[in-house]
Amino acid sequence: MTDQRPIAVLGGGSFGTAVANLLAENGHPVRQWMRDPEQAEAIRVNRENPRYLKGIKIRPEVEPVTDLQATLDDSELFFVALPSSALRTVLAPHAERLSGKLLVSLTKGIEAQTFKLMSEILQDIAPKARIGVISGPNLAREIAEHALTATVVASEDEELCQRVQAALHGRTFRVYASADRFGVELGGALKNVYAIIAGMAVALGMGENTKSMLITRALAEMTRFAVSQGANPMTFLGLAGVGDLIVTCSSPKSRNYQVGFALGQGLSLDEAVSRLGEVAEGVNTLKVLKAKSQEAGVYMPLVAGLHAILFEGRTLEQVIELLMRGEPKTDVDFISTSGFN
Ligand SMILES: NC(=O)C1=CN([C@@H]2O[C@H](COP(=O)(O)OP(=O)(O)OC[C@H]3O[C@@H](n4cnc5c(N)ncnc54)[C@H](OP(=O)(O)O)[C@@H]3O)[C@@H](O)[C@H]2O)C=CC1
Ligand SMILES: O=C(CO)COP(=O)(O)O
Repeated sequence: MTDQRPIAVLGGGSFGTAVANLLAENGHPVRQWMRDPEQAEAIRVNRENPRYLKGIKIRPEVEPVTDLQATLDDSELFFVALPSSALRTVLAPHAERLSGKLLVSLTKGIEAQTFKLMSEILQDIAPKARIGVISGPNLAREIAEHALTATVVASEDEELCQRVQAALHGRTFRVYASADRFGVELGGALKNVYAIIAGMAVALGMGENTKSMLITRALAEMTRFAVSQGANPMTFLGLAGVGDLIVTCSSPKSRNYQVGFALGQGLSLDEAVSRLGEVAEGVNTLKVLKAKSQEAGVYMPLVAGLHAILFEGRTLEQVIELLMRGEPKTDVDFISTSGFN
């Protein structure tokens, strides 16, 4: 049975818009909150979000809104699709309104100062809310164009997972459930860094062997890090791990890949980010991940290499030379939690 209270999506970007449309297709009234009144008015009138999802018809059940307080008061189930840099600032002033609500983060990032994932920030802000995340190989435009797609909703709260599956699962969108919120969310955040490297490799004309090596060693590296943080490595073999890593490292539709591609063409980081004009979470994640991996003593040569190029003045040639000289150790080592690397 359809819940008559509107479901709310917070964020007016490409992913928020794609998810709002999916919910609407399943017959739910949806309120999509965005901060820009002009954008909301344009969507209301033209039924399109031209800046972030040009050419996609937005369904009549999606109501663009700009009053955050009213949006938080009127709904029970929320999908949060704000950039990681904005999530805490936007929601913290409304903490009391979030108590008891179902908050599902769609955001794949890590907070710079605290190394917290977005669902951990939601929990900080609203300890009495029910929290979950969605992650997986989910390029917004492909979802909006009804490419057959699967995702994972993850939460310790089984009933929340079921509610989200009922709301989102549809003709072209499969929603699997997981109890490993931390692993699912960490996978989505970490893979963005490797997508930058993959985009760079393609711009440099590297071959298919190289791409495959990069993706596979990226999986080993991100899983090794995740295990050091207490995550279940098996989660990284699923949609939110290897699934998302493959799509983001192989598709020019990924914004992180696009930043990497621009860097490989010789643009500076600032030029690459401003040419994109959308969120590429991997840039911030790279900074915090490099620091955290050093602190935790986890061997992450790809992260260290990209960081050296972007922030330490090393050339690409120097880093490739260094990476290729590194001692090749065990192929598959990350299932072990012994710390051996
Ligand atoms: N796009 C995708 O394919 C996918 C994205 N994600 C994740 O979803 C999250 C959101 O990304 P996405 O929708 O793609 O981003 P976009 O770059 O498409 O859009 C960003 C949106 O966030 C809004 N925003 C930025 N800062 C603030 C703020 N301080 N307050 C309120 N709104 C703000 C922007 O509003 P304005 O226009 O006014 O600046 C814009 O509506 C990211 O973490 C991303 O990793 C996850 C899976 C797929
Ligand atoms: O997370 C994504 C696909 O699953 C989207 O990746 P980008 O943010 O790089 O576009």
